[in-house]
Amino acid sequence: MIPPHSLEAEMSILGSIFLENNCIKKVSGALDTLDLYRESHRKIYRAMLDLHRQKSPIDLVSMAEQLKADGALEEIGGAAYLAVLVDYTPTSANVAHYCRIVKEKSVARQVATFAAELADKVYGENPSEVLSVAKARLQEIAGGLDGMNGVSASDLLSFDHRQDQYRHFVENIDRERFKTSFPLLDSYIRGVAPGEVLTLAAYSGTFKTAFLQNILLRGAEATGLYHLFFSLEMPAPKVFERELQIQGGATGRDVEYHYRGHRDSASVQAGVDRAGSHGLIVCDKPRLSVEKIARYTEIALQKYGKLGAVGIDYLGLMQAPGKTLFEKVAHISAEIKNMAKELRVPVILLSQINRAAATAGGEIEMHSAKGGGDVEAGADFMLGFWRDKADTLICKVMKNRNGAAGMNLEVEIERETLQFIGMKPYKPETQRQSRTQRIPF
Ligand SMILES: Nc1ncnc2c1ncn2[C@@H]1O[C@H](COP(=O)(O)OP(=O)(O)OP(=O)(O)O)[C@@H](O)[C@H]1O
Repeated sequence: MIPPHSLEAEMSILGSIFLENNCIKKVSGALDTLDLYRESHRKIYRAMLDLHRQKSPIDLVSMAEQLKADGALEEIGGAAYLAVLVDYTPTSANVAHYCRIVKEKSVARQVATFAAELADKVYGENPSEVLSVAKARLQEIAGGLDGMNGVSASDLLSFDHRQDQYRHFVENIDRERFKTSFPLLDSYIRGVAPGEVLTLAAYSGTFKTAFLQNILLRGAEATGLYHLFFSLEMPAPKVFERELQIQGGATGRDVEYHYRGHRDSASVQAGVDRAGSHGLIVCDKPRLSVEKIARYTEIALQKYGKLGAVGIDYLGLMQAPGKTLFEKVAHISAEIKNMAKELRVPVILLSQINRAAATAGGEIEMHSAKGGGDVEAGADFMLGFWRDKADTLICKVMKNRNGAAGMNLEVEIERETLQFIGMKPYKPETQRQSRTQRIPF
């Protein structure tokens, strides 16, 4: 059976935006991209949103250019189809009405999909849990329809409603939240939920890229979910080499020699077997904007289903509008947070530290992140990597949405293989020495 949809209403909305660019504010307040049924319409709408964000006019010429740059012009039917949309729509006056039709169809599709999922659940799970999940999810779907008017009775949450939501939230914690797989660190931050951002700020050369790779690989292995890694800095072959090192306990040279056929290595083979059996997806395109990262993430969600987390290496290499570093960082931080919320994915973002902090050295602080307070404002969790005088690598919990902050953890790492072994409470060198001296023998 064909899922409910109205292509006519979708065409009229897109046509209305062409006729009256300002309509996009009304449309974007009422509809998400995924509310549109036809994939080509979603692509056109996304391109319109991109132009709107860039404050460019939304007309046939700029849209054709934007879609061409996205590699989507042919897929949507070329410039000719854009002209069809304009001809199809006599006036933009009824755009709110068309939005309501499209939203209603989208809600109907969501209910149908959820009903099918629910039918599967009732065979395996506890009925009261199934009902509680069903209630919360249906309320959420209904909220989308009510939200068309901007306000909705379901936004006023009673105690029972809040309790249902919390129960649903807690029941799904393990399935939904991204864990770093370091028990001590996870016990402090209790996982990064979909919609949340964990930012790691670190001195250069403190293994921050390696840390991100380690936790994404561990996450993919532990959950069976695909994890997405945007490597703006390192090309994919280098990411691959390190992946085999981390998974097999090999050195970079072992991996290279193995693939050049000079020398077979059991640890490299172990890395191949381990890494090949679970899903890390890598995108190594340079200079990506948040909008492009969001679009790749949507494609990944469609292709691979739910994602365990999205990792980005690193903020300073992303493209953003703005004249100053601060404007760019403010834009990226805010938009990354929006992306995490809209696409319901946990995001792990790497960031460098500013020059003053880098020169001063020593224990890292929240304001050490490059680009100032906006990095911290966009993050639900913030970690920092620094080294003490004895060259111990330390992970500091600088901001924690789920509890206390300020703790320092000693990171145990196998430097040759880039494997993160574990984290334990950090004892500064002075304390370690004084303790040793007290031991009588
Ligand atoms: N394949 C490799 N095997 C082992 N060590 C490596 C390998 N590649 C790089 N290194 C070393 O590991 C250290 C950490 O590298 P990594 O890229 O994880 O750190 P980073 O904090 O992201 O660095 P940067 O800020 O320079 O990008 C570097 O000092 C580097 O010398």
